[in-house]
Amino acid sequence: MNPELQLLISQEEIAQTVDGLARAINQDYRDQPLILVGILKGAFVFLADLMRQLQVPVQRVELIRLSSYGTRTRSSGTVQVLLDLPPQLLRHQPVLLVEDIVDTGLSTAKALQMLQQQQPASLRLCALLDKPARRQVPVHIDYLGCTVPDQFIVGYGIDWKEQYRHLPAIYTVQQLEADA
Ligand SMILES: O=P(O)(O)OC[C@H]1O[C@H](OP(=O)(O)OP(=O)(O)O)[C@H](O)[C@@H]1O
Ligand code: HPA
Repeated sequence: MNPELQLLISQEEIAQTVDGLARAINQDYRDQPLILVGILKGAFVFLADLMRQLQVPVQRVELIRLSSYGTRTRSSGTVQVLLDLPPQLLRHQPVLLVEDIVDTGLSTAKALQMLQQQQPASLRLCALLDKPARRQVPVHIDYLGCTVPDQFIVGYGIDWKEQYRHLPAIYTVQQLEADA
C-alpha cells in the first residue's frame, strides 16, 4: 500500500524560503568568493535552487555524499561517506555547507567535521529544514529555512526508500510501514 502524503510546505512557500536564505547569504558574503558544498543526495534540489539566487561570486560548487538512513525512517546511527572531496580544496576559502534536513544531526555534524579538516577560512551551514525533536548531536545552523515537526518528511529532494525526491513540494508521510 502506498503511504499517504500530507502537504507541509508548498512550492510557493519553498520558493519564498529559498529567496530569504539567498538574501541573507548575499548580504553576509557580498564580494567574497564562496565555495558551496552540497550533501547528496537529499540536498541536490535545494542546492540547485539556492545557488541560482546567489549574487555572491560562487567560485566552486562541490558535492559530498553521505548515507545513514538507507530504506529506514530512523537513522542507522552510522554515517557512511560515499563520496568525499579532493584533499586541500577548501584550504583558506570561505565555505558554505548546504544540507536539506538536519534531523539527528549526525550527518551534518560528520560533514562539518570533514570540511573543517581542510582548514577553510570560514565554514557555515545553510539547512532548508530543521527537525529539532530528534537531535542527538548539537548542530549550529547559520541559515535556516523552516523548522519541521517530528514526522517523516519527503519531497524536494528528500526521499523515503528513494521515492518522492521528484516532488516539488514538501510532505509528511503517514501510515509508514514499521522499519524492517
Ligand atoms: O540529521 P540526520 O539524522 O543525520 O539526517 C539528515 C540526513 O539524512 C538524509 O540523508 P540520507 O542518509 O537519507 O541519504 P540521502 O540524502 O542520500 O537520502 C538527509 O538527506 C540528510 O543528509
Ligand atoms: O524526515 C526525513 N525524511 C527523509 N529523510 C530523512 N533523513 C533524515 N530525516 C529525514
